[in-house]
Amino acid sequence: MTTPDALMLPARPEPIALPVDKTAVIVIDMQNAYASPGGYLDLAGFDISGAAAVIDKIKGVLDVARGAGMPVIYFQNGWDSDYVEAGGPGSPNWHKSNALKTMRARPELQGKLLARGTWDYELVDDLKPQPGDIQLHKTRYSGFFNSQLDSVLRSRGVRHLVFVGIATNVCVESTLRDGFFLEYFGTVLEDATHQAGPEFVQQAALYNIETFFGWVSTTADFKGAVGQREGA
Ligand SMILES: C/C(=C/NC(N)=O)C(=O)O
Repeated sequence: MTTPDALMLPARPEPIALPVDKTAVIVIDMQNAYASPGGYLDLAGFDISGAAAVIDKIKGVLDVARGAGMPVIYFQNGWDSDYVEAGGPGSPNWHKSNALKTMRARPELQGKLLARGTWDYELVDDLKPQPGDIQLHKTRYSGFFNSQLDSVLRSRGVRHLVFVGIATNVCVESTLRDGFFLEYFGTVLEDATHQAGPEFVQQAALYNIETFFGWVSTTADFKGAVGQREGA
């Protein structure tokens, strides 16, 4: 699909046309919890050594997107300080959330992981939102669940979503999949994402996305395509 104001983004499985005025960048959960040593994923035993490189890549993407007038939408994942929003034993989230499990196993961490108002919940220092950026909160892996995301996008005429953030195989993939069901075109910039788990889950998530739900590109291709558009 091409439109007159669209840029062509090299991607897998094929290039995708991104109409600049209908595209937003979605920054998934770049919080200390997911990207900083001493944050939830690190404490839960996941390897976050690739997160620092991802922070740098995202910075470059956001500068270019803001310059092109694309909305930048930041998500933060977590719950109230009493964890009511996380759900109790009647919720699958109580059983599957590794943050909740880690706090049950180490009671000294109770109240410290993914709770609003804590360091763990805060966005990393190098990716603070700029004036004009949009900040949304979510309580489950998908950014479309129980959030304002769909109406924020619809009111701006956005139909194309470019994803960066952590974790590729959890919140990035969940949000992109839900967007697919709502007729959004989703593209992941692979080197601006990082997985929760071994390297093969990064590859599996990207395979799933490019084969079934969307497109996979890179930060260099995104910056190149946006930079080359007419009038840039
Ligand atoms: C594992 C995990 C991932 N979150 C995310 N932002 O992808 C979690 O929240 O427990």
